[in-house]
Amino acid sequence: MGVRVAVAGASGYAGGELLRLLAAHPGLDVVAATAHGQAGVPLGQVHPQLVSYGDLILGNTTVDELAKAELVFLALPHGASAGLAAQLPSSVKIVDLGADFRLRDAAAWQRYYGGSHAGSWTYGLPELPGQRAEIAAADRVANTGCYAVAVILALAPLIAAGLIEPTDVVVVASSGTSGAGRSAKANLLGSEVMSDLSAYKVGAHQHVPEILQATGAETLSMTPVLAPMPRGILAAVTARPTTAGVTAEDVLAVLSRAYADEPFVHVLLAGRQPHTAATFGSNSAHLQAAVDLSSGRVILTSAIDNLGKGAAGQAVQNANLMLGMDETAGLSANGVAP
Ligand SMILES: NC(=O)C1=CN([C@@H]2O[C@H](COP(=O)(O)OP(=O)(O)OC[C@H]3O[C@@H](n4cnc5c(N)ncnc54)[C@H](OP(=O)(O)O)[C@@H]3O)[C@@H](O)[C@H]2O)C=CC1
Ligand SMILES: CC(=O)N[C@@H](CCC(=O)OP(=O)(O)O)C(=O)O
Repeated sequence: MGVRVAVAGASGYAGGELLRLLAAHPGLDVVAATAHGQAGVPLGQVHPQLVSYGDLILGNTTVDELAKAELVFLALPHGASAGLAAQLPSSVKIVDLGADFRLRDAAAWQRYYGGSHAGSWTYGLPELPGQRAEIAAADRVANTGCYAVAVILALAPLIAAGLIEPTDVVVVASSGTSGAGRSAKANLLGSEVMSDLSAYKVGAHQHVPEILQATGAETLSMTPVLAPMPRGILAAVTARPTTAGVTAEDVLAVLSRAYADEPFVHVLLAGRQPHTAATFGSNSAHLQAAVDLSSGRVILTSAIDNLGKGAAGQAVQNANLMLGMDETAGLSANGVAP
């Protein structure tokens, strides 16, 4: 018997991907999978791809059900985690995939999410300097936002190295439709989106304060784009270098040094661009850098699977650290293609 874990929000996209990863995890056993409106429904009806769970019925998201576990993954809508987390015994470790505990700045929380700020937990991005040890020592971890992880991995080492101006960062990033969650309105997931690209939450995306907090950037302009694909995020991050003459090789040297020992962050060879499709089903991030011939701006490109490194994969990586297990257990750096 491995460590007992529970997934709340198991009927959703992030919860389903968690169950898929946990089914193959050598040290974790799923003892509860819960839902809200779909409690009582067979898992196989909601996630027909998850055959290894047999005729498991989705439970109710209650404290009693979740407290059967030693570690609980909360994959719930924003605002639903805080109340539940407050009632779970302190002996139960928690990884929250939602945003309730990501931000330290209460005013920023209110500005971008509305409602009252529940507090902040250890931020769940092990690749940030010093963060791996903090996660390993924590009982409560706030998983990253999906766009946020793609942008932070590209940006943080360059700001730390003083290579780019923290006041002039611009992000244009595309996401697959699963990023919006399964309960998003039907036309978001239907034929309308399949022949379309459109920007949304323009100038007001909730991951901006999270990126500022994690990277030390002071301001950031972000334009998210909904892309006609089920999974994946491709972020293009541009920034002004602090000195003239910064080359792509300088930028790549900083990124390569930062991620030399990281199993899930891959700085691509020169000339290769990140592809979202290459990250599907993996816990990997693919990074590339260039310097714009015209403006001299640094251009970083970053691809992840929003349900992998952007959500469920990241959550399993954090849980592995919190439980003292091999950080890579149950996770693959390789994607599924085509
Ligand atoms: N999708 C993604 O790529 C990413 C998602 N996240 C975060 O993960 C969380 C889950 O996202 P996602 O899986 O996409 O969302 P979905 O809409 O696909 O799933 C939401 C889940 O929460 C349950 N639920 C809905 N309302 C309540 C409630 N009031 N109380 C308890 N459970 C409830 C639903 O149950 P039922 O179906 O039974 O109603 C369902 O299981 C969100 O916080 C999201 O921001 C983070 C990074 C990436
Ligand atoms: C396509 C799409 O709508 N994506 C969502 C990403 C949500 C997410 O995964 O991040 P959170 O955990 O912060 O909600 C959005 O842009 O709000």
